[in-house]
Amino acid sequence: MKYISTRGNVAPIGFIDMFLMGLGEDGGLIVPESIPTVSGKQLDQWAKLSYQELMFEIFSLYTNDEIPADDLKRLIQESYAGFTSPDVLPLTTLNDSLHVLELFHGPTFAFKDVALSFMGNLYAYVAKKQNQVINILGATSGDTGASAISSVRGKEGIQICILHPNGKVSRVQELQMTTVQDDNVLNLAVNGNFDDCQQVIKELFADIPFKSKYHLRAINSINFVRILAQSVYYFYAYLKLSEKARENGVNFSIPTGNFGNIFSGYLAKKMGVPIKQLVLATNENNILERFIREGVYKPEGFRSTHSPSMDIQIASNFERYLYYFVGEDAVAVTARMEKFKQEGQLTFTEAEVARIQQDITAYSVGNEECLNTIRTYQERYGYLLDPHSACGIAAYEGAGRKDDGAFVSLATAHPAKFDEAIRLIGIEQQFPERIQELFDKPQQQVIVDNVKADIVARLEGFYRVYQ
Ligand SMILES: N[C@@H](CCOP(=O)(O)O)C(=O)O
Repeated sequence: MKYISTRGNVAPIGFIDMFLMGLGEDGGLIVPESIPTVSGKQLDQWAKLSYQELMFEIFSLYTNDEIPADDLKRLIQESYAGFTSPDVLPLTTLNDSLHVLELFHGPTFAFKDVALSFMGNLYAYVAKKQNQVINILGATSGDTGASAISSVRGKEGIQICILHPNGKVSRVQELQMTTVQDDNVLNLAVNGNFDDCQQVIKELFADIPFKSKYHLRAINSINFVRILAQSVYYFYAYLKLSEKARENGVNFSIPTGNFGNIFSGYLAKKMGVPIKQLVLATNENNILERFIREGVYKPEGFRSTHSPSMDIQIASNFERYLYYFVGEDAVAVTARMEKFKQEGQLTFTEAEVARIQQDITAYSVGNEECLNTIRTYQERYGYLLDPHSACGIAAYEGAGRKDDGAFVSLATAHPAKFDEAIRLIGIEQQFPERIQELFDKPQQQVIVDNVKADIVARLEGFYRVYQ
């Protein structure tokens, strides 16, 4: 298995090189040269596997034996040892057709832990094996940053800098990042929004002399390993459902901001998981919904919502989807992405929109609808949703429910991370101890303006460099 770029100008590389490259050096996103498929028979055989065993099988299709099997198994075991549920990701059934896959039982109470707990260990493994210094650079709207920091804090040979939008993440998200005192962690709180943070890091990853000098590594979903690790839970959820539940097909409702969570589902489907519908749930920052419903991919005014992790306009993995949409034609992707850069928007024909809608259904959730969904599900099922997971459920209610198949709605975070929203509907929740204790810890962060040169100066003062 080799990996190439959606823009066609990266010579095929192996698994570890792909992991280390993160963003393609030609500015594209890395994808496998061809996606391996899994037969129905193979899937059936995987039904009895634990989450960790399943992940091992799926990763083995991609790693080219570059990581010896015993090492890969150990890395996976260690990555989920800190999850509080014995199932790693429990599947809760709410009614005959609706199941909630809880992805938030990891160290920072968000779905990002599923991939990043593993990626942190993988970076430490590569750092040791190849005697490399790893300088991680990431942008976050709240959850990725906390999870990435947690996965590498204090680890030998690794430095991590995370940019987050100052004042635009929840209080708990901010504390999870900024109360970490390890020397290998730098938090930059940027006076701007998430798109500003992501823009800066993408420019730095595309600046090859800078990237090489500092050996910059990615933890965001631009890194294909993130996508692959997230695709595992689609297999897992599908296999956990009973045959009866699966008889009319299985659909997923997926809160997504950077298009990574849903693209992982798209990958799982391409690999052979029999998924009927992928329903994309977004908030008032609805560029992805407009793309899918109207065929217009165009950022519009940024809005702060109750689900800040999805307050995103430009979605990284849009380009990966585009690549498959245009038939894996890197020239066509490059032309469209160039057009987007020049004109600030892309438009798709009616026939193309019809094709997109065969892949993905979209639904955007307003602030009021989000709160109403939390309230209704608390009253109806005694189940407290966080605002992002509520968007997923609202999309199931609004766009998916008509389907006669089963629905798996992804619960992407614990409600305690977003108490600001939960309080608005008059619910007082008890925080898990690991969250409660954050409020007594001192914070450490550097506030910077959204000026690339200032951010670069901070990075240069922080990262270790190769001699
Ligand atoms: N929602 C994310 C934004 C970054 O997305 P990623 O999937 O590319 O890491 C966050 O919480 O930071």
